[in-house]
Parts: sequence; C-alpha cells; structure tokens
Amino acid sequence: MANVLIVDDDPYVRELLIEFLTPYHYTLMAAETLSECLTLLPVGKFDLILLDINLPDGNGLEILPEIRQSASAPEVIIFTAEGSAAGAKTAMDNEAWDYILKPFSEQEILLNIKRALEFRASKKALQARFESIFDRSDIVGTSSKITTCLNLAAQCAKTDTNVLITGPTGTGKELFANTIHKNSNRKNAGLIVVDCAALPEQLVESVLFGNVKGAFTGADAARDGLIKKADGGTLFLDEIGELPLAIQKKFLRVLQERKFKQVGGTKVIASNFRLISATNRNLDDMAKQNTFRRDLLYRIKTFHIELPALQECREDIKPLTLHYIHKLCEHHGFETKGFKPDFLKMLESYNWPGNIRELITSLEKAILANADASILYPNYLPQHIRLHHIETSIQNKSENNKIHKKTGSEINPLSLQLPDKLFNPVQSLKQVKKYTAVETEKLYLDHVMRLSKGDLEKTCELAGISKSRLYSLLKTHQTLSKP
Ligand SMILES: Nc1ncnc2c1ncn2[C@@H]1O[C@H](COP(=O)(O)OP(=O)(O)OP(=O)(O)O)[C@@H](O)[C@H]1O
Repeated sequence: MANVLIVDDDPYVRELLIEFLTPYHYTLMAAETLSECLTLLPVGKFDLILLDINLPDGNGLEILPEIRQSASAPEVIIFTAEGSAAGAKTAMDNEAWDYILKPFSEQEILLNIKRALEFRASKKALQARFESIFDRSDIVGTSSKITTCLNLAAQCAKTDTNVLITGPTGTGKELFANTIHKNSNRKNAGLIVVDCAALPEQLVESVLFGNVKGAFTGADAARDGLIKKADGGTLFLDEIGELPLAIQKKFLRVLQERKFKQVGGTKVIASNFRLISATNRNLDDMAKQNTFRRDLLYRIKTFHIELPALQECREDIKPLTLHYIHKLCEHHGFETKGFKPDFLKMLESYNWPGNIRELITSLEKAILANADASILYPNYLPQHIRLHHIETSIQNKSENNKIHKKTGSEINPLSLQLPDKLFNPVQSLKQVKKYTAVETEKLYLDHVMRLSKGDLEKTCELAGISKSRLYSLLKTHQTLSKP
C-alpha cells in the first residue's frame, strides 16, 4: 500500500483529493504548509507527494531538492493554479514526475498517480537488485547521507572514471575507496594505496614514477613506481592535497595520457590505472590560494563523494556500535558484550570530532575497561565523552529553566488557555467541553510529537495509540509543529 502526502493550503482541494483517493487504499496524509510537509517528510515514508506550488509559507518548488534527498525520496506530482514555463522546468530539473494545472479532472490525477507509483515500484525493484550485486563490505549505516554516498559509490564502481572522496578525518574515505575497487571490474588487479602525506618530499617523484639505476644519489637500483604497479588496477592517492605542486603538474600529464617516464629515464611507460583520490582538505580553497592546481582538481573530480561527519548522521551510531562491539569482542576473544541504554545515549549525544575512527577506539576502550563485564556501562567510556555528556546536560537544563522562566509556564505543557469567545457571551457547557477536548487533544499531540522528535512509532508508543489512529488524529488536527 502506497503512502501519499497531499500538500495544499486549500481545504477544499485536500478534502476532495482525500475523498476521491480513499477507495484506492492509499495511506493518505495531508499538510497545509511547506513546514508541515518538511516535518512529516523524514517520518512519513512517503511514496508520493502531491505538491501545490503557492503555499502560505513559500513556493513548493523550493523544497523539491530536500524531498529528493530525503530518506524515502518520494515521487512528486506538482499541481498549480498558475503554471509557468520556468516553474515546469524547475520541476523537471528536480525530477518531479509531472506538472499539472488546476483545475484537473479526477481521471487525469488518478492516471498520473498510478503511473508515478508504478514507476517507483520498478525503480525500487531495480535498486534492490543493484544492492544485491553491490558488496557494501564493512560499510555500516542506513542514514540518508550514507545511503546517498553508497549509491554514488556503486555508480562509480561500474565506471572507470576518476573519483574524489572528501570528508573529515575518520569518516571512511579509505574504506569507500576499497569498496569501489572491490566492486569494479579491476578487482582482480591490485589497489595501490599511496599516502601522499607520508611521502618524503625528495622521494615523492621516484616513489610515484619509479627511477632508473643511478638517477640520483642512492638510486643504486632501478625501481618501478607505484603508478606502474597500479597497471590494470586502482591507484588510490590518499591525502592528495599534500602532493607538492611540481608533482601535481607531472601527475596531471600522466592522468591525461596514462603514460610517463621514470626519474632519469627516457623510455615512455604506460600504465592503465583507475584513480581514486581522497582528502579532508578543501581543494577548491586550495585552488583559490594556488596551492592546488585547478586543472588537476577538475580532472580528479569527475565523480565526487562527500562523506558526512558522524554527527550529521547520528542514527548510524547505534548500528555502528552494534557492529563494532561484536567485531572488537571477537578480536579480543570475548563473548559479544551488551550495553545499557544510557551507554548508547551517551554515544549518541557526543559530537565525535574524530568521527567513526574515534567511535571505534572509544568502544574498544570501553570493552577493555572491564574485561570480565558482560554489559557495558557509560562509566567505561573515555572521560572526555562522559564530561561532554555532563556539560551538555547542565547546559540543556539551564536553557530549559530559562524558557520556563521566560514563558512563566510550569512544567505541564498542556495548560490550556480558554478564549474569551467561550464566555463572552457564555457558551453552553457542551460547547465548552467539546472545545476543551479538541484543543487538549491538539496540544497533547503536538507535545508528544515534539518529545518523540517526530518519530511516529515513538509517538504511538508514548500516547498508547495505534499508527492508524495517530494518522487520523494528525489528519484531523493538521497542526504539526517542528519537533
Ligand atoms: N560507514 C562505516 N562503517 C563501518 N566502519 C567505518 C565506516 N566508515 C569508517 N569506518 C571505519 O572507521 C575507520 C576510519 O576509516 P577510514 O580510515 O576509511 O577514514 P578516513 O576518512 O580515510 O580517515 P583519514 O582522513 O583520517 O585518513 C576505519 O576503521 C573504517 O573501517
């Protein structure tokens, strides 16, 4: 059953679409504004969004990139009363399924919805096939950011183009390079890893290009360089930003021709390698400062994968923790250890400047802190992580106190202010009761959605209601606020 979100500020259009589409067994939700749509987007697992353009808080076309990059990346059908060629182009550029002018006939919209959903189903089937072929190896994580990077890596693997992988330290650049190589048709030849930061400046050239005997003092034998060793396979230049400018110029020529000469040599040597480069430096800035050649940057960046910092995909901390506890326990010869919920909470609230590498070393320290323990407690974690947790708790508490002082409200978030219209002139008890019930339900729902940060399953759990009941309440009130 497909999940469909209708985004229109006109209640008549929303109701009409809901009424018309109900017999087709879609799970329908509605939003009035862009911000409501964006609040529902990460939690609704939508297959399709019917999106109006002119909404009270902005233009629907502006959120198309965000919709496309969301975890469920739903199809979008735009419908608008005021069509324009520019709007239609923006919609198509952002891969919207169709651009329909109001008023539309029921048959027209139904046909479009059916086609968009059929297209989505076949796209999903293809994706599943691709995932079964692509070996993601040890790459853990299901966040939308990691999924986007994995999809890009899979596309790169099928081609022979140059790939640049960027991202802060410890985010998996080398792991991704390995995975691309393992999934490419060069996998049977080698992956030659060159750490450009570790190459002594006077030897960079001969290490990369090789040298003939006697080319320089100490060159007592001819040597093949790493570029030659990568023939038929993949050359991985890690920390490419550290390559000296003079070598960058020479390397650019190799990239263009896949041919070069050894240091001191005259013979032209060929090497058919695929290049993957990585860096945690900003090469565009370096190019502006003339410390990295712009022409080389263009060449190496045919495909660009930008890995996220761990704090940008916190939902991956749990699967990474489970994966590495198991792996590390096995490595140290322990039974896999469990952990207390506040152990994970502490990991999830830390900012991880060293990213996944720092998470792994922290887990290892926690595992070794008490070798006999079968359960990991927060106090096994390194001190700086515990301190960070205490500091943020104190900060949050004082901020909450400030808010309460400012609004003068007590802890109860459901204090309902009854409006004058109920008493002036005084309304019947039945009407006051009805008003109170509806508004309390609305406040309660809003509060629980905030508490659960928009997670619908958690909201159902806290409120003790089923998902379908929650959907119907959300539909009734349509008062979602950002979590
Ligand atoms: N998504 C991931 N899933 C599982 N393990 C990961 C993931 N990303 C990184 N790691 C692990 O984290 C560690 C650091 O990864 P890696 O060396 O690839 O990072 P890097 O970005 O190349 O770091 P640096 O810039 O410091 O060289 C490795 O042990 C790697 O296996």
